[in-house]
Amino acid sequence: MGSRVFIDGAAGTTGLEIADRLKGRAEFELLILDDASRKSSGARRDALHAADFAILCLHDDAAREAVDLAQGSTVRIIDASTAHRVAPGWTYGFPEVVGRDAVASADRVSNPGCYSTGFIALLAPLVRAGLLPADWPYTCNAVSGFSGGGKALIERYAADTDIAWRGYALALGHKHVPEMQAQCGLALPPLFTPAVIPAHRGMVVEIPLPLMAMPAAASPAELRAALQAFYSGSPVVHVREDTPDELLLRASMGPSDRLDLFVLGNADGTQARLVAMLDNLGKGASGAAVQSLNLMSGCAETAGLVL
Ligand SMILES: NC(=O)C1=CN([C@@H]2O[C@H](COP(=O)(O)OP(=O)(O)OC[C@H]3O[C@@H](n4cnc5c(N)ncnc54)[C@H](OP(=O)(O)O)[C@@H]3O)[C@@H](O)[C@H]2O)C=CC1
Ligand SMILES: CC(=O)N[C@@H](CCC(=O)OP(=O)(O)O)C(=O)O
Repeated sequence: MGSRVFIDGAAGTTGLEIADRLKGRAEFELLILDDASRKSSGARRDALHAADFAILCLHDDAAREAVDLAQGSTVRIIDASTAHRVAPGWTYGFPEVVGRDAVASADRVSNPGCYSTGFIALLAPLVRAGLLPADWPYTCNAVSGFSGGGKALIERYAADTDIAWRGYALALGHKHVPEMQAQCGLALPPLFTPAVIPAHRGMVVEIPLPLMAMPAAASPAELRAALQAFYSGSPVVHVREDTPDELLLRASMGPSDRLDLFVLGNADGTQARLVAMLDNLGKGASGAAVQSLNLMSGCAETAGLVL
């Protein structure tokens, strides 16, 4: 029999996509509560204590409750919520950035936020290598498909098909900022401006770089080469060599666990745009959780992923 995996919140947007990626895999036996018991603390406690792994696909309060309910068990937890992203004792579930061994051996893994995945993938290796300053006030502009807001935002977009663009987090306090700052080792919190577009899934995360004004900044070509070396051989993260005239996000895109990174520079190398494209429900959520589960359970890292 395979490892028992409890998906807490299996009826939600992230939970359903994780179940899709795990179904048919002989290495795992899925524990999923039925509709009548899926919110019962007693049933969830029993499942957490019976499982080898639990993936929490819940809002923050319910995720914290699940961690409390798991006390005294041996279950190893992957939390997709924001609740433990910068919490002591939790490993940040971004194996390419924190190291595969760190994730593989962890008992408490916090799945990265979707926007944070793009931001950290672009910036953390470059700041770490000293090619971009840690004490710069970075900005980050991003758009997400509406599934990023879970069932509530999906229902809102179904009811109102006239929304062409929805800016939010207008008070600049988005919940992903602390993990972005922590994982990139930044002295200052980035100024983050997310928005939602009328597409079910898909995400673009961009960091504009005024290189001419930045102390000790490398050229766009050096930045691209450094990212290519850092992610060399990764089946998930692809640093693109091409510098296209346009980048398109298709409203019809299907599930994908890939992450594509671009370094776009002007002719004299004094300005650059770092751009990440991903599926908020893929490498931004469910694909990342399955990748960490694979590592923690000793399976091939990309088994079940859509690449
Ligand atoms: N959607 C995305 O792109 C991403 C989501 N995440 C994170 O993943 C987590 C889940 O998000 P998402 O799937 O979008 O949200 P959804 O709202 O789609 O799903 C949440 C699920 O949790 C259920 N639920 C609520 N309260 C409880 C409870 N006390 N016990 C058990 N189940 C409960 C809900 O049931 P009901 O609807 O019946 O109340 C729902 O099925 C969140 O923390 C989110 O921030 C992370 C990255 C990306
Ligand atoms: C479009 C949209 O609303 N997106 C969500 C983030 C989705 C995500 O990454 O969720 P967690 O960080 O909670 O895991 C938001 O901005 O709050």
